Amino acid sequence: MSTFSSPVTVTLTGAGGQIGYALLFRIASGQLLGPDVPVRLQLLEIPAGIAGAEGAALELEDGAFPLLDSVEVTDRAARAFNGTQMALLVGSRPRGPGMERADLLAANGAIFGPQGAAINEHAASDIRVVVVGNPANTNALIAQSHAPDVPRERFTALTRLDHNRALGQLAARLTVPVRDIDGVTIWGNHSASQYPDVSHATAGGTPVRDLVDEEWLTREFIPRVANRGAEIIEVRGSSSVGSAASATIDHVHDWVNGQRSRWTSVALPSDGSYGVPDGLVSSFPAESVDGQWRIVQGLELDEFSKSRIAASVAELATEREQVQGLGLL
Ligand SMILES: NC(=O)c1ccc[n+]([C@@H]2O[C@H](COP(=O)([O-])OP(=O)(O)OC[C@H]3O[C@@H](n4cnc5c(N)ncnc54)[C@H](O)[C@@H]3O)[C@@H](O)[C@H]2O)c1
Ligand SMILES: O=C(O)C[C@H](O)C(=O)O
Repeated sequence: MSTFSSPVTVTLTGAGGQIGYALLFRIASGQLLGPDVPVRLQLLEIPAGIAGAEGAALELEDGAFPLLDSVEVTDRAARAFNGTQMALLVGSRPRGPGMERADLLAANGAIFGPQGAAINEHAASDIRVVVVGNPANTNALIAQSHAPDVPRERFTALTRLDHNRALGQLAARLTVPVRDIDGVTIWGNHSASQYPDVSHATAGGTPVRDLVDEEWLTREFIPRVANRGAEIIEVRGSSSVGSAASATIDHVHDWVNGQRSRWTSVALPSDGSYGVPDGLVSSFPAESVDGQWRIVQGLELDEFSKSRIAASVAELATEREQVQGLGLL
């Protein structure tokens, strides 16, 4: 059930870009928050992207969406985040072929401090934030660290795309529908170091580990999911758009309305769970309870899982040091 009284103010940054365009029409049609929740859209772009956002706003008008109360396009963060309750931070540069997401740290990191500060100053008290722009985990950390008055767990980063990719790979391998699969977790960073974990996953109620061999899991499944972003860039020539927008919709929809599965994967500031250092924005198994993400506790981890999680968390700690060195925290 939605936790909002309507209409809800939603801010989208990078609204003139690719993911922005894929998101806007799904937000306007009620897929983000629910089929009965009217939305006010506030679109933030840099001057170079304003025309794209304005064009999309014209098309939104032409869509005559019953749930869309208003659309405002601006290049001023104070205006875009004014009174916002849901902020989708997409605006930033995507990587190209041969780049790792961490290569974007300096270029994109600088965007998220000022946006975090603007959220702190102007957003509504129930603000929730999802960072999509890469490197998403550390950008979320930067934004969160500039918003001292906002409870830190309201800042999340998107690993739902990785989660969905894992579901897709398992469904294909087991020739079952995606809806039959449950209990998958993405741990750590939205990067090649992430750990897609099926230790607790089931397909139609049967443990996935009884249905696939270890060799396939370690040599094909894990690397395929972890490197899927690069695979998409190689095949289509630019980074994922439709699947990224879809995962963003899933993330916010489930945050507000509750997830359909036992849990899903969300990157959020660690409270020390599973040995992840406090404050690092790391992906965990999470369930939405009364509109708040809670890390699922008590899952048993074998030595392989522990070492894979530790490796990805070590990368997050290095990224934190790097952005500290750049003066972004
Ligand atoms: N977390 C994920 O799963 C995931 C998946 C796919 C893409 N991404 C990331 O999402 C980001 C956007 O991808 P895209 O394909 O839409 O790129 P894009 O280049 O098509 O669009 C980005 C838009 O952001 C705008 N922008 C840049 N700086 C801004 C700022 N300070 N404020 C507001 N807007 C700003 C640009 O003008 C542009 O219109 C990239 O960083 C990409 O790597 C993340
Ligand atoms: O891989 C990228 O650079 C884009 C995105 O993070 C993805 O996972 O597709």
